[in-house]
Amino acid sequence: MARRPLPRILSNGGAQLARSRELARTAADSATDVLQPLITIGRGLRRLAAAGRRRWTETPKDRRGALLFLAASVVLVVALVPYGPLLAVIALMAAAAWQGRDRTPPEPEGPDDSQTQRLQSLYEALVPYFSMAEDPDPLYAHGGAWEKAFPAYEFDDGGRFTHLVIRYPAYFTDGEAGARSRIEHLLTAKSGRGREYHFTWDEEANHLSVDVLPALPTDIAAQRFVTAPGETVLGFTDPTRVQRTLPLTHGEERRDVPPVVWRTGVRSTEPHLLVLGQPGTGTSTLLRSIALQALHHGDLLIVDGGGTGEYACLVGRDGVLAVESGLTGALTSLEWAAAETERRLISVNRARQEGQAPPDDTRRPLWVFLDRPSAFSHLATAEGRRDPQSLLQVPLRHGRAAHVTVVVADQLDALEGLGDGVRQHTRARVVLGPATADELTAALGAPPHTTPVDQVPPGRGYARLGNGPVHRLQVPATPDPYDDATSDAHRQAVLDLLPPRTTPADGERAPVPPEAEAAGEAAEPEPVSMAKQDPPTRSGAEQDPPDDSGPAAHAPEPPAGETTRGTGTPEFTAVPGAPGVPEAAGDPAPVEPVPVKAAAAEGS
Ligand SMILES: Nc1ncnc2c1ncn2[C@@H]1O[C@H](COP(=O)(O)OP(=O)(O)OP(=O)(O)O)[C@@H](O)[C@H]1O
Repeated sequence: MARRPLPRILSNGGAQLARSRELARTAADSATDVLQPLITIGRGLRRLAAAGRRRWTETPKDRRGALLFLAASVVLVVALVPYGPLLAVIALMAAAAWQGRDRTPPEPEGPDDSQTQRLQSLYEALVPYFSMAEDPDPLYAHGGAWEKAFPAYEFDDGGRFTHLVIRYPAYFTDGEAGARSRIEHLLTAKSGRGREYHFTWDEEANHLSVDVLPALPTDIAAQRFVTAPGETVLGFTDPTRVQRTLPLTHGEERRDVPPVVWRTGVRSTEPHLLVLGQPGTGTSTLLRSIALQALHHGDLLIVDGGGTGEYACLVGRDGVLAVESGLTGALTSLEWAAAETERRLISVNRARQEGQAPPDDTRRPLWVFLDRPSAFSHLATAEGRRDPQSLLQVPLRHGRAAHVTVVVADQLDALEGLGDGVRQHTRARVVLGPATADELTAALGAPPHTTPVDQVPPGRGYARLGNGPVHRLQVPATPDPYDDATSDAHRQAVLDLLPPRTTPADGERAPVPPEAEAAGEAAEPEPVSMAKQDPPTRSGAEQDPPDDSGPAAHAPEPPAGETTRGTGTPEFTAVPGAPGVPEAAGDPAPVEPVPVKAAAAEGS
């Protein structure tokens, strides 16, 4: 990931501060070197003075007079002897220098007994992998010396190594993934599970470096990240793989942390995201974090198959078009999203043909969040209705050109069950929670360069953007503010990021799907597209107490459906007969295919 400059106010201030700090540190180091003898003598004088004071206090009071007399006599003799004062000063300085010398015992060279034992056993374990019967001078042999094989090592206080360089023979097949992973697996098992190791294979030098990775910070709360429009922070990672850092606030403290930034929009090569993870690993939290960032520049539509009301805090907020948790609402909303994508494409294409800039109503990003689509698929099959995933085809295929971004989250084992469209077009991938190397490879398309661990905190996982490297990832804590278990600080952090609630405008109503429009069912005579119609009823906002702001003027409005209020129970049902809302729970008619012109616009 290329280094991107921070806003000048932050980057200049930070760089200047760092330069001054570096300068001060260098000056202090040089001064310490030059003044070292003086420092030693000063320390010695202090120690001599302390010894003198101790001697004085230990002397019984009746003998202090004699001691004083003895000291005065010595001073007198020194004063009278030729060169006496000079010799006395030299003797005092010599005594002070001797007393002031650094007495910390030198670090023991080499490993201690237990460390030697560890290295020897690791060496023995590697013998079968790194030796060959025909090798006349084997580097690895049973009972051999580990010193030549491990040129560098570091241990932690617990006696486990934190850094190890391993030499291996040139004939070891380090180019084969299988051979590498066998060694990595062995080293992980022998060096202590529960830690995450990073392996660097230097094929030219026949060296393998093993480093223990420190845990990623789990205390970063949701906040306004310093990013450009179109950039979304998925989480935070190791400094080794990312050159950019983000300035973050952590209570009073400010620190710079390397982020995993996902770019969306027209120029993005991975315009849609798929998040996978076992239950409870933080997939909904990541979606909430992305949604809060997306709301700064766009509108969003949330379809929650989990039905646990985890997006209730977003209901009725400015820019949130709908939060749907029922199948009917999901189908209607996604149908609207598909039609809106088409409308934007047609509009953009028409403007291009006329040599105009794309119209404003096609430029505001639209985000479609679909949490647990597999739950809806199951329900739809049981009810004989259309799978909501099929409605994502148009936004996924053509969303990039239309500023429509799709984010899908599901459980790790549901990957195979996801539709082809979702799997093909979500080139940004995140896997959260424990996962085997094979599962990670299947989900991300490449294995991570570290060893996955069994126990990870919520929000920990891996991310891969397109064909880029696999990053370790820690999602910022963005909990549901309505959850009782949420801490006050985290709740407040999320509440601070939420836009104000909006009040639905008078006369709002559900939009008209294209097929209904074609059949002349629409109340409006000429609804070109949903965004061009009168705004429909804003789901959820209906029930929210009118708060502090007016209706969103910019946003196209999706249809009303079944909308959660945090309980997972559908509370509102679209008014039967309202345009765009099926009369019964029947399967909505399919979305019309994208016109050829519109499809062409995507490629341009
Ligand atoms: N990045 C994070 N930092 C701190 N806590 C987190 C993080 N992500 C998730 N959690 C906590 O873990 C718990 C589960 O999170 P979440 O509901 O997002 O998981 P999930 O994968 O969506 O699970 P489910 O599918 O069962 O809803 C919550 O209590 C949440 O606060």
